[in-house]
Amino acid sequence: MTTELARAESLIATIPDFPEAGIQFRDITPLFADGPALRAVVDAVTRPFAGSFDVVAGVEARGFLLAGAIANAAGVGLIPIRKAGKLPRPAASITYDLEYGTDKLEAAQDLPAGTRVLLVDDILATGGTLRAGQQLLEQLGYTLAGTAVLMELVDLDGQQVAGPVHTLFEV
Ligand SMILES: O=P(O)(O)OC[C@H]1O[C@H](OP(=O)(O)OP(=O)(O)O)[C@H](O)[C@@H]1O
Ligand SMILES: Nc1ncnc2[nH]cnc12
Repeated sequence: MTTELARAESLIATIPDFPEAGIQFRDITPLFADGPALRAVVDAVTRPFAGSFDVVAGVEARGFLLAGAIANAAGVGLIPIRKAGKLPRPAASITYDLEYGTDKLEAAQDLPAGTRVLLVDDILATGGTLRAGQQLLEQLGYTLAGTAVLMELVDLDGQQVAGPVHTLFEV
């Protein structure tokens, strides 16, 4: 790992008992606030998929931050995968389990079937969110170019649910 990536990793804070007792919350906001760290992680998340995707999809809300930065750096567009009830024209939806609770994701159909999509999010925990995102993209007829995150919580074994997921940092 480069020095810049190691520094970026060191900026992720661990907050005990948020949003509920027993959860060690990994807070990426200090990393996103740091320009060189953000650039380093955007480059490293994208590198294995260079040239193999037409568009980036990000999962609301934290996934939007990474997806927007990657899309801009790669010069491609962005598909927002949103929590239920936010999109005026949802074309696909799916309910899924989280490390804490359940949620529902939706996406619009703004691109043709067969479009190659790189799916990104900040954290891989149980894998439920990214699996749901993959299934949503499949419902829309898109081709999954790959799935990538900043950080994987390895004890939760999300790779079994949503793998293979390219991850920069493991904890
Ligand atoms: O692998 P999983 O167990 O599914 O968990 C990972 C998901 O949990 C968090 O999102 P959250 O739903 O808390 O929403 P947020 O991005 O709006 O904070 C995180 O940003 C991932 O999307
Ligand atoms: N422990 C955790 N920290 C931050 N985001 C998460 N999403 C799911 N689990 C999480």
